[in-house]
Amino acid sequence: MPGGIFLIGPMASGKTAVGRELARLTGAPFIDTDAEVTGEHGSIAGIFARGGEPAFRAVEARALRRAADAADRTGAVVATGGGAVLEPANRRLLSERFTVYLETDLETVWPRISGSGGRPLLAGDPLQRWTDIFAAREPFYRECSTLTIDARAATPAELAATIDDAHRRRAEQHGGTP
Ligand SMILES: Nc1ncnc2c1ncn2[C@@H]1O[C@H](COP(=O)(O)OP(=O)(O)OP(=O)(O)O)[C@@H](O)[C@H]1O
Ligand SMILES: O=C(O)C1=C[C@@H](O)[C@@H](O)[C@H](O)C1
Ligand SMILES: [Mg+2]
Repeated sequence: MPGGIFLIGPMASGKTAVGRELARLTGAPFIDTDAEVTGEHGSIAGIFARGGEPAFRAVEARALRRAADAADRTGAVVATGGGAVLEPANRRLLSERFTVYLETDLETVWPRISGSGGRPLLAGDPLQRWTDIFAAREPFYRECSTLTIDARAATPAELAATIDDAHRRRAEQHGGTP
């Protein structure tokens, strides 16, 4: 299996927060594809305003491809965007790698999204939007993941430790490579 650890899951499930902790714990580099995209193209809201969701998905797919190439070399931890699983090429890439689905629910994310600045897809009615988007994507999160963890009742540091343990166990079972 190629290198790195990839985090997937719905908006505000904790991909960025857990990924940062996991990189700190393991000493691996951390790549957040949303941050890569905004570093290159400006705010997510601005990309959506200029070119709609397709424009964002195109630059996101390129950022994920680059992150995967870097992770092959460095073992980086990669936090994806919540909608990365929408693109078939991204799903193939994630399915071939050590990909962790951060499973959560509306009750857990609600306090994190109710203000919801910066996430154009939640504009209007964040509760209903999150629920509808999650229902549509959940099968993709399952399809792409090597491991699913319950991300609801633990801190990002605790979740990072759980993922690190599982990743190490898998490497042991596969003779040194996950
Ligand atoms: N396990 C957790 N416990 C408490 N707070 C958390 C936890 N995970 C994340 N948070 C907080 O919830 C908010 C959203 O988390 P984060 O940005 O990591 O989500 P995300 O999955 O990366 O979302 P997006 O798909 O929009 O990038 C942040 O303020 C973060 O600190
Ligand atoms: O779930 C989504 O579609 C998104 C999640 C965020 O991480 C960003 O990638 C963007 O706001 C879109
Ligand atoms: Mg994030």
